[in-house]
Amino acid sequence: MDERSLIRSLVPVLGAAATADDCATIQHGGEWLVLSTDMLHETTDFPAGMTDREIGWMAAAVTISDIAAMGARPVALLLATGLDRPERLAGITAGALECCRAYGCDLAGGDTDAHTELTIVSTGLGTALRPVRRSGAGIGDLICVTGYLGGAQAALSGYDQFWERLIAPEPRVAAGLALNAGGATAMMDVSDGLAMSLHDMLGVNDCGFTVETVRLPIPDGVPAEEGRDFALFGGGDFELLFTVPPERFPVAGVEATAIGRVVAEHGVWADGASLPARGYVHTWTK
Ligand SMILES: Nc1ncnc2c1ncn2[C@@H]1O[C@H](COP(=O)(O)OP(=O)(O)OP(=O)(O)O)[C@@H](O)[C@H]1O
Ligand SMILES: Cc1ncc(C[n+]2csc(CCOP(=O)(O)O)c2C)c(N)n1
Ligand SMILES: [Mg+2]
Ligand SMILES: [Mg+2]
Ligand SMILES: [Mg+2]
Repeated sequence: MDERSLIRSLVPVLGAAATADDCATIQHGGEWLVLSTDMLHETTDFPAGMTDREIGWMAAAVTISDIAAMGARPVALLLATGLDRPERLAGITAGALECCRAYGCDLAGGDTDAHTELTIVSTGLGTALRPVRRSGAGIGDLICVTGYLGGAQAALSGYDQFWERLIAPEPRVAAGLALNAGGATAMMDVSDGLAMSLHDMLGVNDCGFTVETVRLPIPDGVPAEEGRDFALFGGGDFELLFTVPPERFPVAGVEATAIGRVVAEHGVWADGASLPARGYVHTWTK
């Protein structure tokens, strides 16, 4: 059993909207509230060697990234922390606060208890006049990504020069806001890798996605073939994946690369071959 199939089993219970986007969306007055929650565990999410401050930054950043992915402005964050040792709270909170401040977000509360494995749940609230959803891709749109992909996986694979990229994700808040204003038709972050994210987008669109791997922005100094593998299937890059009509690209102020096209046929292809839904996914052996 894996995370994706388990989440799909919720659709008949909760409705498709509950699992369709990086954030839940609630209309409130003349705007939308967007809400996201993320759970991180020491063994699966915090590579050995991270300081408590870095752990706090990462916990805040992954949630702020989901808010950025809706083209929304982060407003407030709650941090619930299950601590294996009480003295870790100060460092974790300092790191989370540093990240929140960097993105204009209030660290407004949380919860604290004791737990065998350090576990952090960060919950964030943002606002947008109109959120950008994962659905909404139009046939003929360009498929684009901000920044570059595969850096976090490169670090996990021993390219130490990408360590910061792995442990200190920088959510693309300004880019998300600019892409919302600039006409992005669909958007999400690529936390679980590009291939998995394209399949997530496929699940909520009638069209399909075709990318050319030579166009992928890969980590500098990594051999091209390995870099493309990291970019397609590695997780932990908090860049934005979006679609946009070609006449609206590039979007002013956003560093992004066009990597493919939205097509009529339903599926995901790389260089003409079907791209597997492989990436950073939690699994259960029983
Ligand atoms: N237990 C759950 N109950 C209700 N909705 C859920 C549950 N788990 C996940 N979802 C929803 O399913 C969708 C996919 O979740 P997922 O965790 O993959 O999104 P994400 O936060 O963008 O990714 P990541 O966990 O890599 O940050 C989201 O809309 C999320 O709100
Ligand atoms: C051992 C290790 N592998 C990968 C990463 C990068 N990483 C951080 S959060 C995340 C995805 C979202 O998490 P989730 O789907 O659990 O919300 C990923 C892939 C890491 N920090 N440590
Ligand atoms: Mg996300
Ligand atoms: Mg998330
Ligand atoms: Mg998740």
